[in-house]
Amino acid sequence: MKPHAPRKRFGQHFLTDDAIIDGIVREIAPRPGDAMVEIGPGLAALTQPLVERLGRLTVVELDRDLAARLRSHPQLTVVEADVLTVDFGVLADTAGQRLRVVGNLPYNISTPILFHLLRFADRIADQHFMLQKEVIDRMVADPATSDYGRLSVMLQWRYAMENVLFVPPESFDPPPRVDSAVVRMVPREAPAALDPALLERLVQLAFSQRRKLLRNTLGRWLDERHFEGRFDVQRRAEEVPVDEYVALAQALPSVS
Ligand SMILES: C[S@@+](CC[C@H](N)C(=O)[O-])C[C@H]1O[C@@H](n2cnc3c(N)ncnc32)[C@H](O)[C@@H]1O
Repeated sequence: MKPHAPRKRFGQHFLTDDAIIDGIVREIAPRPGDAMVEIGPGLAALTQPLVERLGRLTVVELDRDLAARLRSHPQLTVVEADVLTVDFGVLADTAGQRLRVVGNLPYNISTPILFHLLRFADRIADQHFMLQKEVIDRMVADPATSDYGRLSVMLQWRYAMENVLFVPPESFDPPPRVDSAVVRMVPREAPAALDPALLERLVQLAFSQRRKLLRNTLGRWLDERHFEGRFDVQRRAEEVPVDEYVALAQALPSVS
């Protein structure tokens, strides 16, 4: 088979380090019968050891040439599509169980992929993703740190997350310009009576000018919603813990 020339526009950095591949597979801990979906299988560096353990695996690949190669593998179900258009609810219905989602994600669209999957969190058992380490630092950040922001709040309310593996650039071909890491994300039970769209709007506004006090970024918006509860707006967005944002969104009338 002709060697595949990596395509930059698809964020293609292929894993070549066997020790790292083993480490990622160990963290995922695939078991036969798991309903697993891999995003961006590429040249099958993770796909091969995963499917050996699982027996069956669904993969979502946008690159037509790579999808064609993968189709020759009888144990794979290949979905040739942009993952941002994939309905993971339908995949879960087909599997008849909650999904385990994994992937060495294309870094140029990693945040949109995380937000896309957020909608299907109740159909997902867990997620393991390779991402830029800097993005994972922001995902798992604590309040009152410079990494704490919109991404931290919007993911922490819905997932328990941990950084499980550091991955240096030389583990890939071609090497990316940044350090990478693997994050484990396990959906939490959704808090009652929470409109995610409202939480998203609130958090976006709060962090729109992170150096300003919330009085300036949120004050009028809260008044317009006739909010009369307790919420200290004499703070900066980065000082407010996730559960306070959730409680505030729960106390407001829904936007939909
Ligand atoms: C960083 S590479 C990882 C490849 C392989 N899993 C590995 O670890 O060596 C990202 C993969 O995602 C694929 N990809 C890029 N954009 C995509 C999208 N929107 N939907 C699905 N797959 C995509 C790329 O073609 C590539 O195979």
